[in-house]
Amino acid sequence: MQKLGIIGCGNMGGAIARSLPGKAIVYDSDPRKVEDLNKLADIEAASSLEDLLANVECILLAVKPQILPSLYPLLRKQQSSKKAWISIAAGVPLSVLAKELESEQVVRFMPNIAASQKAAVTAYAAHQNCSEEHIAYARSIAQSFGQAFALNENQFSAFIGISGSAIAFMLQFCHALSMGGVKGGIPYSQALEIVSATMNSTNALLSSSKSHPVELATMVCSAGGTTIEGMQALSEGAFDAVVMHAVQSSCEKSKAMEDRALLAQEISEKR
Ligand SMILES: NC(=O)C1=CN([C@@H]2O[C@H](COP(=O)(O)OP(=O)(O)OC[C@H]3O[C@@H](n4cnc5c(N)ncnc54)[C@H](OP(=O)(O)O)[C@@H]3O)[C@@H](O)[C@H]2O)C=CC1
Ligand SMILES: O=C(O)[C@@H]1CCC=N1
Repeated sequence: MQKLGIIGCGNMGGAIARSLPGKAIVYDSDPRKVEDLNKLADIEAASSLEDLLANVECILLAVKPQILPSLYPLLRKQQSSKKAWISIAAGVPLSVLAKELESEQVVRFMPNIAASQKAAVTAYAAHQNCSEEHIAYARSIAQSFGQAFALNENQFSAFIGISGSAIAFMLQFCHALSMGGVKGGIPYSQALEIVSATMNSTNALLSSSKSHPVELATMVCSAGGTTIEGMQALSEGAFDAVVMHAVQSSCEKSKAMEDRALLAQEISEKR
C-alpha cells in the first residue's frame, strides 16, 4: 500500500496514524504532537508541508475545519492539483475541497476516535469525478482502522449524529451508568469496568440477533421485576427524546457548517 501523508496529528490524525498498516508521513504545526505520536506509532515526520507533499501521492487532512481555509493556499502552492486527498473534516463538502485543492481526487471520511483501537466506524463518500483507484485506496485506509460504510454525502450529517459524535454520547451514558453504580455502593473504577463489559454484552446480542432492540429489551423486563422500574424512569426522563435531540443537534450543526463552507466559497468566487 502506498504511503499516506497526514496533516494534523491531534486526536484523530494521531489515532489514524497509530492504526495504519504502513508507516505514515506526518506533519503538524505543533512539533510536540509529532514527538508524542512518535512514541506510540511507527511514523516518519515531515519537516514541513513542502517536505510532506514532495514525498506522498495521497494526503489525509486531519486539521480542524476552521484551519482549512488558511491551509488551502499553502497546499495549492505545493501543487495540490497533482495529489489525491482524503478529508476527515466535519462539515466541509467534497465540492469545496475539490475546488480549493484543485483536485477531483477527493474522498471525504467521517471516522470516530476509536480508530486508535482499529475499531472506528467510518463513512466515506467520493467526489463524482474521483477515480475508482483512489476510492479503493481510501476505502482500504478506512478499513485498516475499523469498519467502512459507503454513504451519500448528503447522509454525512446524520452519520455524524449517530456515529462520529455519538461515540461521545455513548461514553457519557457509560459515565452516567457508572455513577449510578457508585450511588449503589460500587467504586467508580469497578463500576466503569462492569459498564464497559455490559456494553460489549449489548453489542454481542444486538449484532448477532435479528430481533428489534425493543424486543430484546422487553425480554430483560421481568413482570413486576427490577428492569421495568428503570425503564419507566428512562421514559419519564424522556430518554428517547433526549437522545434523538442530541443526534439532531449534531446533525444540524454539521449541516450549518457545510452551508457556511459553501457560502464562503461562493463569496470568494464572486470576488
Ligand atoms: N475528534 C474526533 O473525534 C473527530 C474529529 N474529526 C475531524 O478531525 C479533524 C481533526 O480533529 P481533532 O483531531 O479532534 O483536532 P485536534 O485539534 O486534536 O488536531 C488537529 C491538529 O492539527 C494541528 N494543526 C493546526 N493547524 C495546522 C496546520 N496549519 N498545519 C498542520 N497542523 C495543524 C493542531 O495543532 P494545534 O493544536 O497547535 O492547533 C493539532 O495538533 C477535524 O476536522 C474534525 O472535524 C472527525 C471525526 C471525529
Ligand atoms: O465534534 C466534532 O466536530 C468532531 C466531528 C465528529 C466528532 N468530533
